[in-house]
Amino acid sequence: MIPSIQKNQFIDSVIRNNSDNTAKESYLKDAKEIISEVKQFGDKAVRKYIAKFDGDAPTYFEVSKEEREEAWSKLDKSLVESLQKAAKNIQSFHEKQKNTSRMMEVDEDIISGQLYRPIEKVGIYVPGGTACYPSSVLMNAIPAVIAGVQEIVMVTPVKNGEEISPILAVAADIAGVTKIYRVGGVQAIAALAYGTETIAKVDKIVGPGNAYVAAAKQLVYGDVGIDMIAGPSEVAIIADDSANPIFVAADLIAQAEHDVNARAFLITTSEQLITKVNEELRKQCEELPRQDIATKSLRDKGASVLVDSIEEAFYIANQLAPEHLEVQLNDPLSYLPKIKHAGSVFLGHYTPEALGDYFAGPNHVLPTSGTAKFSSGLSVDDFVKKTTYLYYSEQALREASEHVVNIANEEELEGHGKAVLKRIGG
Ligand SMILES: NC(=O)c1ccc[n+]([C@@H]2O[C@H](COP(=O)([O-])OP(=O)(O)OC[C@H]3O[C@@H](n4cnc5c(N)ncnc54)[C@H](O)[C@@H]3O)[C@@H](O)[C@H]2O)c1
Ligand SMILES: N[C@H](CO)Cc1c[nH]c[nH+]1
Ligand SMILES: [Zn+2]
Repeated sequence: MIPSIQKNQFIDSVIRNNSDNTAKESYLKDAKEIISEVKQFGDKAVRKYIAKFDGDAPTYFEVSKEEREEAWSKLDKSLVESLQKAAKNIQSFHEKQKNTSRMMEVDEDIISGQLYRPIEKVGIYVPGGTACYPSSVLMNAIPAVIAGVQEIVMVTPVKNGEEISPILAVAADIAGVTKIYRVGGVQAIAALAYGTETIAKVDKIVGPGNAYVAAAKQLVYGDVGIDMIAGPSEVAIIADDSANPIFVAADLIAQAEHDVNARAFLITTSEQLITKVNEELRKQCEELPRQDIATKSLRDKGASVLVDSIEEAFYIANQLAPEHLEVQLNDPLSYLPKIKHAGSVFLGHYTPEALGDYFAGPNHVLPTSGTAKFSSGLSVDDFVKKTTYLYYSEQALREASEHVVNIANEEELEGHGKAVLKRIGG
């Protein structure tokens, strides 16, 4: 069910091609065209592209207060309870990430410090093309609320202008979302980045999405902030003979069912495990409602890689820098020092990624396509800016003046030196 790939070939083809440049170019090209039209024609272009990709455009983009209130009565109590429990775990994990402004007083003549200030307006993208993601509402909005963001605007696609799924509206209320717009895809990213007649521009856009959404975020970066490239999901599972093939297969499928472009990899020292996992994949896919998506993803984008040692498995995983890394080995905590690059790590035989996707606390908006080498999962830090500040007394400036002037002269920026000398009568 997943192709076996020789380790050297895996490194050459899969890892070197992590961001699949040809495909990326085509997503960027399509996204660029939509963005430029939304920039020029506002809501009219947003409607045009909703009609093209998602059917009839909704009469009003914004989800009304009444719709949001009604949504609560449409949901099963136990589902609301599960969402609230998940929200609580996510909140308590992210609360601990919060940094506060601090002063680093050097002495009474010199004061320096750092202010943490929330971003004012944030747009959160909640995917909705082929699945509904209330968990992504919580993961996006809760850290923003903790950071102190005042305006959290959520965008998500609906099919044929229909009402938003009640669970998304309830999740938005639980998490503290200010406004919801029934708009998704590239057109939603463009509307948030540049503003339209009905959708106000934000300062930063966060959240996961398909390859078009990821490309759109990349293109608007600079005009607005973005969190990271959080595209089609990935998992790499490192396992040996101690792993249960049923669990391994289930976790590969859990990733593959997201998207035909999702990537699920098994890196193992056990040839026998590969055989058993493939048998399991066949069995488990048969009962899966999204078996078409999962089997295509496993067949076209998945791989199993046989390695000589666990050391080698971690070497390959670090080169890959997967969004999710599962360590299905005994004594899993002892392997933490070996992990250099991964969005989020799941340790042991009883910690499926699905636990983190929905419930446990760490964020599920994570860097994909190898970008975990230089970026991190969504956190409270994504919603704050840091501003440094400085105070010098006259005496302190006098003592520093010689050094500042020396460096200014070397840079041939005499005006800089003068800005010091004028104050101390030099
Ligand atoms: N990395 C993460 O943290 C993370 C978390 C959750 C989900 N995900 C990923 O989010 C994605 C969700 O994808 P989805 O498609 O279900 O929903 P989505 O909301 O991301 O994308 C759907 C939208 O894509 C647009 N679109 C579709 N075809 C297009 C085309 N040919 N050209 C331009 N735009 C087009 C449409 O406007 C549609 O509304 C999956 O890939 C999943 O793996 C990632
Ligand atoms: N696996 C996704 C992150 O890549 C998160 C998610 C949401 N719902 C289910 N899974
Ligand atoms: Zn998932």
